[in-house]
Amino acid sequence: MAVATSDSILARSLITDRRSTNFGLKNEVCRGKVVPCRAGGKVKGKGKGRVEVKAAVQIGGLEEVKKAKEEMGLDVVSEEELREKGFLGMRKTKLVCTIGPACCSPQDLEKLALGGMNVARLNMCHNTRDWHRDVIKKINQLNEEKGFCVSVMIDTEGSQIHVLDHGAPSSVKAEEGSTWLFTAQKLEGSPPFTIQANYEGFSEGIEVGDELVIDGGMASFQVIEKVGNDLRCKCTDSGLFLPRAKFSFWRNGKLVARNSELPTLSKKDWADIEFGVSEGVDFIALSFVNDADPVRQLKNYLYMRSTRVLAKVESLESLQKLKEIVEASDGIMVARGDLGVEIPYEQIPTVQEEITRVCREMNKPVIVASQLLESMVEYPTPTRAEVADVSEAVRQYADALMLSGESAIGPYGQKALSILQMASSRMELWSREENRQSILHQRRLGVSLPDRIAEQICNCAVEMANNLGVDAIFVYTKHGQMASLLSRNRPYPPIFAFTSDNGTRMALNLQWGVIPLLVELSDDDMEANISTTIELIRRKGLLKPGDVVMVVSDLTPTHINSTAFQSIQVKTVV
Ligand SMILES: Nc1ncnc2c1ncn2[C@@H]1O[C@H](COP(=O)(O)OP(=O)(O)O)[C@@H](O)[C@H]1O
Ligand SMILES: C=C(OP(=O)(O)O)C(=O)O
Ligand SMILES: [K+]
Ligand SMILES: [Mg+2]
Repeated sequence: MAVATSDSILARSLITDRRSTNFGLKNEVCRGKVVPCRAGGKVKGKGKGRVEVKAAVQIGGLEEVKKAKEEMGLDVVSEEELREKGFLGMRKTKLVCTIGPACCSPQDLEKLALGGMNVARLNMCHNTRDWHRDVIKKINQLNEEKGFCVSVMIDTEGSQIHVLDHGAPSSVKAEEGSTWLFTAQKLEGSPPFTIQANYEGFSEGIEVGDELVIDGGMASFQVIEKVGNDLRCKCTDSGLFLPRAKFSFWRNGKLVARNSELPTLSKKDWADIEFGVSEGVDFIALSFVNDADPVRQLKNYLYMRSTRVLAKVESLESLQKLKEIVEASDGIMVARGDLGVEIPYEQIPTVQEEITRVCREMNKPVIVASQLLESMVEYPTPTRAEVADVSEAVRQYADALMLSGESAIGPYGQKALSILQMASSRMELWSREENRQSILHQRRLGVSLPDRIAEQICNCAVEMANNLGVDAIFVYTKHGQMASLLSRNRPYPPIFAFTSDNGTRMALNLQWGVIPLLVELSDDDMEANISTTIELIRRKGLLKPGDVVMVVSDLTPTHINSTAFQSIQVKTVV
């Protein structure tokens, strides 16, 4: 163990602490001996006792960082937030906005970006590919020309049994006691009391007496007769058929498991995926994933690309196979809209809490989606219950929150975004004051020694960063793994993740507390990387003398003579 210190007490205390990990480890393991290394200044110590750790920020004699790269480094929104609120005031919870007709102009997109949108979501259920292409182009322009860092996600249509949208009146009312025919046969016009389903096999396995529920409770029917594949049903609870209304069937109070015969990835979905890949999108969210197979299939298809695959949990089957799905994917969306159709909606709160916990433990980002501020599709203020729902997702440490119709079609999208922003900052502050981070349980993830070292370094670094009250954590990452392992511990200070891979940068946009920066990094000179990046932030006037930065690095050797370098260093800016 090598320790950078001017205080031998620290070094000795590390020797006596058998649990201490690779602290400043430079591939030299020295048991029971203190081997002095570099010299240095002082770091103010807050938290548990004062420690003096080497401050080795060398500002002079650095290579000039290219102007263009410097500007690319930190996005304009994070920079502004940092100037205004300081390191600790930076928002940790990420925000996803669904883009639709109400917010697709360059001006509206820019306002959303300024308002803190980290990821723009395009729902391939709606609109044309040309429309989506145009939105992607505008977002790329904002990133390139105005210094934003907004990632793009496409969300597949997936396969689901729903009412066919034949352009007739947007909603039809069903009165209690009325009788309706549900059919998959092609209809001429819109015959009264007849509803067309999109899928021939919609009534397979359904029996007389079963209950047919529309949109998770909007209206209910009882099956009174089966005529071939058609179902004659009596309305038992009146309500509306909205466009593309969804079906679920119930027997003796239990959901009749279905949908599984439909492919998760339809022909249209593959075409949309191909479109997304050719447009260079950062995330593909897969609708109606029932097991890990389609996720693996898509990941194989994307082999060697940086596009990340998110699985949407929105069916009963996906809950039964949650762990294998989380394991196979790069992240999860708790798609509460359809989930509330497929399971009784009173189960959503506990299921959401469970999914967010599993994802954090398995180190996968998780988005909580749908109806967060639903009333704002129409009204300029949220209900207090909606604000409480948003805050609850933040308290559960979800990585990201998502707007759907609130931004896509609502007139108050920017305001809805600012409410997510304020509510999450508020709850993050409360969680910090209540020290809630300390009760997070961290399951062991890594199997191989290098993986376990990385994991332990990140766990310990966060504990230390919190105890010392450092201002920021700096991490250097190729594929985002170290940044993600730090984020998993939900630290108090923000994590500045430096990467030279743009795909990694855009993917890290979804992770709790991570500010991804694109910079050129050396493969084998970590000290140069550290001083270059500290200088980059300092030169922007964002780091002041006396600020304390924790630097976490994990450099894998690129050639035979270079050594692996894993370390936690605490540096005071001089
Ligand atoms: N690209 C788009 N073009 C037109 N309308 C859209 C688009 N994206 C979303 N919308 C509208 O916003 C609503 C909410 O979006 P979302 O939750 O993604 O879809 P859905 O309601 O189909 O699950 C949709 O019902 C649709 O009316
Ligand atoms: C996000 C969801 O999916 P979509 O909007 O595509 O139906 C959902 O069902 O909550
Ligand atoms: K979708
Ligand atoms: Mg859905």
